[in-house]
Amino acid sequence: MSKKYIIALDQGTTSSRSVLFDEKGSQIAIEQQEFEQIFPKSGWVEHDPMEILKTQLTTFENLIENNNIDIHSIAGIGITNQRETTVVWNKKTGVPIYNAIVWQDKRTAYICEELKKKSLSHYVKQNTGLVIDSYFSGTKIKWILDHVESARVLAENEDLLFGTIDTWLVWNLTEKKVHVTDYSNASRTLIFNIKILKWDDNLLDELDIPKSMLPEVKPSSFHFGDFEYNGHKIPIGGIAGDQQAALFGQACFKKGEAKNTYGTGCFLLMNTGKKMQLSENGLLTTIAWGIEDNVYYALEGSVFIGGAAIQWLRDGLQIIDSAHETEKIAAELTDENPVYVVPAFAGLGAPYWDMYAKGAIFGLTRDTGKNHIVRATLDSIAYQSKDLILAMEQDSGVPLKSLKVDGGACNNNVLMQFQSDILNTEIERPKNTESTALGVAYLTGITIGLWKQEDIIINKKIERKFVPKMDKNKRNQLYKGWKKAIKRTMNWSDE
Ligand SMILES: Nc1ncnc2c1ncn2[C@@H]1O[C@H](COP(=O)(O)OP(=O)(O)O)[C@@H](O)[C@H]1O
Ligand SMILES: O=P(O)(O)OC[C@H](O)CO
Repeated sequence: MSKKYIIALDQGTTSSRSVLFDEKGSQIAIEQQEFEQIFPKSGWVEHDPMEILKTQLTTFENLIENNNIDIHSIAGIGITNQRETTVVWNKKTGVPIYNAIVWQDKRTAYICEELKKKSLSHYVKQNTGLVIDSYFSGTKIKWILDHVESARVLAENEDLLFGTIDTWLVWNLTEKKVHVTDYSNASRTLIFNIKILKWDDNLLDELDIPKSMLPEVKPSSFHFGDFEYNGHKIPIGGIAGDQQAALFGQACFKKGEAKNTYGTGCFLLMNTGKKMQLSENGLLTTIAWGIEDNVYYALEGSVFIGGAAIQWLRDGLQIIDSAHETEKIAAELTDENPVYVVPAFAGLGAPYWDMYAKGAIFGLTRDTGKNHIVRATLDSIAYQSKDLILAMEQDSGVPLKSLKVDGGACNNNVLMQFQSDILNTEIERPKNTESTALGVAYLTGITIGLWKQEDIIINKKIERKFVPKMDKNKRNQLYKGWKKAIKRTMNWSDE
């Protein structure tokens, strides 16, 4: 029998990747391309949807060519993506009417204030599981319709389509122009009712978004359409938002199991089973995935700036040449670094939800050097993750026994040791830290009958465990300093 492969298209915030998996679920090869981050104004973040499509297709083609893959041996492709990022395009021309507005973008804070003034916070939480914040797609769609010339007229004529990045990719990859998304992505839009699994008419009215723009919502493991490539039809068998895909790839199938992904941001998700549980501690309720007729929910804590703070050290401050260097620099300093960096460059996400916080550095003295700033920036990733885990423990009522990690920055051993120390919890790092791609590959494999959900548990291998070594007093004292620093960054901007 000829070999069968699954390819995961992983469209992230800073790069597009294509990842090749064999029939045992082992990762064979990966191709990656970064693309431009566009910052037109302070607090605005955009991507060019055409560049996203181009880099995604190029990595797919490179993967096939560089590994001499016979196109017939590709059994299916899955799509996983940066979530919330919003594209609106003209369905007649296929051209976006504006750049993609990225999840980190803060321009719609004023629309959120209007929604809050109308006392919609309770309704939003009960029906979408979210908080009113510029993070989510709904207010971004409204902004595009309100600000792009002729957008409202085009929308009234039913000429416009909205999509998160998964939707944009599928529409472009399928000859039939399939306009679709999955439950996990829809649950990040602020306009999807996660109780009844339908677009929410009340919120669409409030935001003045016509229903004709919206994609059909399907389970995450589903035959969405076919990618027509060089005359061959490859089934698109899975779609999931990248954080939910990582939860699946980490085999967090049981209620109470959680993972934290250390990418551009940090995203802690805990499976809460088929029951929708609302947070009392600033976390979000989201759809983890849909398989056949079942929908599973998760609690989520999202930190906007995680690994992105390391990129800031490299590209903004220019005090390091590469992210990897931070491990060596941090190892040479004690973890009693008195400096705190709060990277609130895009406000603060969970559990604070402050669109007006700004980044700050605290504790500088005459002997502070650039290495202290590097170490403090790395530490901030662990402190922010601790904030999320404490909120999650309060909501679930049980302490987290061990934390599963993945994403680019989890390869930093000093960061993982500090995370274990500051949490006082064991950390499990899998052999394959590309859990996002793996998760959607499995969702795809399930659709086409290549795998079962149990195979994921069997195939999972732990590469390393980190156990806490820090004493209690030091841990408490360090974390107290962090909370003080957070307090001082909150509500900084009054725009
Ligand atoms: N060794 C490292 N130490 C600290 N941060 C790292 C390291 N390697 C990568 N990163 C950070 O992790 C992020 C990349 O992780 P990745 O999972 O690829 O992100 P994304 O999917 O969000 O684009 C970057 O922001 C980078 O700065
Ligand atoms: O692209 P990532 O991996 O940083 O993920 C972004 C998240 O999906 C935003 O919610």
